[in-house]
Amino acid sequence: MTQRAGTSPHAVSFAGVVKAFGAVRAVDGVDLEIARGRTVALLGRNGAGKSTTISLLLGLNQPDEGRVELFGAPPEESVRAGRVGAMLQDARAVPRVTVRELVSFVAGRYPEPLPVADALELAGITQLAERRVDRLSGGQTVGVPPLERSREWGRVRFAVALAGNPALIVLDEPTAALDVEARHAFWDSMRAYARRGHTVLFSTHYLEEADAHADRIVVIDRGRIVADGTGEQLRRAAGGNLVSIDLAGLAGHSTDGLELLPGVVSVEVRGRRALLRTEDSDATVVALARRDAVRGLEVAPASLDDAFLALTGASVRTSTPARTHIQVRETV
Ligand SMILES: Nc1ncnc2c1ncn2[C@@H]1O[C@H](COP(=O)(O)OP(=O)(O)OP(=O)(O)O)[C@@H](O)[C@H]1O
Repeated sequence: MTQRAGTSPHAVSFAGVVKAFGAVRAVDGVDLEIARGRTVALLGRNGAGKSTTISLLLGLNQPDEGRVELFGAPPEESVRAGRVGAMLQDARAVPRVTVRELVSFVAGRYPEPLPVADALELAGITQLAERRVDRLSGGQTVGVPPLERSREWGRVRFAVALAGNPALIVLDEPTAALDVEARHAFWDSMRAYARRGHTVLFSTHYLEEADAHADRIVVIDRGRIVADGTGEQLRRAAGGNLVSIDLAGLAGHSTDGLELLPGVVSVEVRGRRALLRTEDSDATVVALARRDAVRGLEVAPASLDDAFLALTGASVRTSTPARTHIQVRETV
């Protein structure tokens, strides 16, 4: 039941949400609750359903099934009440206004905005205040309109998102068009905003960003949440260790049957090596030794990358199907 607006302990709440475009179920039964004050990454590959989730969350799209609430109220109501700021992928610059004018205009639409100077400072663009937004510098990327690829424009969009001092800030792939240096600066700004007690939800397809900047990672694949937890929890849930051996040490260079060894979750061939993701590396190694298949044996902790591949089954040859739902729900 919808609570009185603004009183819910959850900034974001999805219950059984479905959104289809024709035959594509872009969001396919999502349940998600995000407590106030958390920084959460929505992690997924291209087309996983991140942007659709975000547009449902902001009330820009309506779900076919299920319910979305922000702060216990329908998204439109929370957006109207100034509780939400967003930085979307397809934002366009307004011609002939300065950065300060744009940020002031947006701030003026909110009941308790940040002082404009604070918004500019948090986004690291105080020095750009008097520049026209359609004359900000661009990068060199071929085929991308200059403003969309500009690191300065990226920061201006961030200032616009936080101008209203919203309790929740939603960032759709905020660093997609930024170079490495601009990325670092952006995350510093984002963390400064989060430290003020605000809730931050950002989407990304960069694992490292999710791991480094979010205290919770929600992995989405084909419209479904396939994992939810800290980076460490995802690593553990996807299988603790990687055991690798030389293919040349296997009878007939064949990996047949390795997937049946104790602890093994998946088997992959990379070049001349067989990689076994395992939940019990000791048992796996003992079993390999019994088969006399330990040539070049190495044991290493699974990386978040490995966890992600295991969770989404992305372009990895696994001899057992990747598990489709690993539950690592944290207490929120
Ligand atoms: N308006 C639309 N009409 C038809 N199909 C759509 C529409 N919006 C999204 N889709 C489809 O829904 C699926 C999820 O798309 P979505 O944009 O939400 O993914 P994403 O994770 O944000 O991807 P990206 O990282 O590329 O932005 C994709 O298969 C996409 O083609």
